[in-house]
Amino acid sequence: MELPSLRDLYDLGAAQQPTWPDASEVDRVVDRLRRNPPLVFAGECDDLKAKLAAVTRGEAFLLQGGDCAETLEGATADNVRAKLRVLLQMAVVLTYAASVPVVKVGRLAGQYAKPRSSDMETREGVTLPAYRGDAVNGYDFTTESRVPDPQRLLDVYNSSAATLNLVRAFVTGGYADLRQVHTWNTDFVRSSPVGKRYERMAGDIDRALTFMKAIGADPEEFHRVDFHSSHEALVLEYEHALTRIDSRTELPYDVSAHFLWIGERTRQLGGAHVELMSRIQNPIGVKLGPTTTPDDAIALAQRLNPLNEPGRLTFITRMGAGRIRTVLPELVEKVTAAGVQVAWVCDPMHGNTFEASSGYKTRRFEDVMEEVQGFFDVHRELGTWPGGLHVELTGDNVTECVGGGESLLEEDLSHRYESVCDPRLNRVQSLELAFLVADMLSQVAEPEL
Ligand SMILES: O=C[C@H](O)[C@H](O)COP(=O)(O)O
Ligand SMILES: C=C(OP(=O)(O)O)C(=O)O
Ligand SMILES: [Mn+2]
Repeated sequence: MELPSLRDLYDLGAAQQPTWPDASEVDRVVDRLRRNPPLVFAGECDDLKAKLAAVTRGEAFLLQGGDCAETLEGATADNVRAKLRVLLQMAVVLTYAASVPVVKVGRLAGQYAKPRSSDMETREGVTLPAYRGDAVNGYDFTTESRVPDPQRLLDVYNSSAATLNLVRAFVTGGYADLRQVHTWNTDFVRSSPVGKRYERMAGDIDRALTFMKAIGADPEEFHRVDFHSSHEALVLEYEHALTRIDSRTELPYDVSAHFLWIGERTRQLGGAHVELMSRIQNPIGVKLGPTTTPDDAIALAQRLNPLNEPGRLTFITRMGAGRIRTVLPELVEKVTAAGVQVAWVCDPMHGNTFEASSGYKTRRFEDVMEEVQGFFDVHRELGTWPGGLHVELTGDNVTECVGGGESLLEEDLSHRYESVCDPRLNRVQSLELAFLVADMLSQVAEPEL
């Protein structure tokens, strides 16, 4: 199958692209990227698609999470381990409490490019191009740093390769062994109420594992987990250069990650991002904000998944706590009535951002939970499956979102605000979210008789 050229894609209209200052340097970088080895294998993308087909059928739940924006500086072993650890903890909570298989996908090893609401940023009377992620320009607020630099795409490739290599080692090399379930709970979490709840659950799991082992059952699944990478497919040069023809099927796969999604700002039906994603075989997602009409969603599904293959397409809704109950029902109802096979996933972050009086971008934990509750309620009323959760989180003890069990206040935001883009749930808030969602999920998975 012929892929459209980059030029063809740009001719369709490409939103949110960097204005690279030197086209010939971009060409050189793209040429180098095209010769770099794939970061993931096509067969792994197929495996994830099969798992997402189970999500679509209501037999599994997707947990997708990580930073809003990864940074090159932040691609350290400690950081990657911390993110993986919190995702593993959340996954085990969801699996154990709701007895539903959890498909684990990180927003990592490639989540380096950001769409922005505004092209420019003004601080104290100085206006510069907005930061668009480490794939494009630097976060420092200086003229030099904000100039888009295509060499960064090579840095992103290398950093993604190193991150993925470490994640693969962790998940297959013993770190993700269920016997480690206690050690994922580090000290600062253990002392919190949610950490204590986790400890009790980990104790139950330990006893169950000891029993299983005693009766001679010790399956491979206890010792390793499947973990997949994902990011927003935003910078066309990068995604196009990493789209390759799979030797088994002779079909194109975007081998920069297992799962790619199209953002709320780049999902124009005739636009470049939808066109490129329509050509690849990976499982893909589309973010749907509150202005999405049922016709938009149905048209996107027809365009992106013309064969209506379960697992190929995930709709990630991000409506906001105040709108989910009014906007989501009609969307889900009409898309379902049209016979569209899709996994419905809730992003309770992007519709709930606001600016604190101190100027920090933040989110209320309570709004996040309210959106998730609305998502579950709407799906329960319609008899459809609430297929998963897409969250911005970190494994560290940051202070970026307010509320939660530790009652973080707006005054606390400055203590440890490290995100270069959107505010993330910290370790404790993430675990709290997992327990609350596990309660919701267990009610859907085991309806009262
Ligand atoms: O992560 C999502 C977007 O890139 C982000 O919310 C945009 O933020 P902005 O509104 O500050 O540009
Ligand atoms: C840009 C993002 O979200 P959205 O496209 O939903 O605004 C994101 O997930 O970081
Ligand atoms: Mn974000």
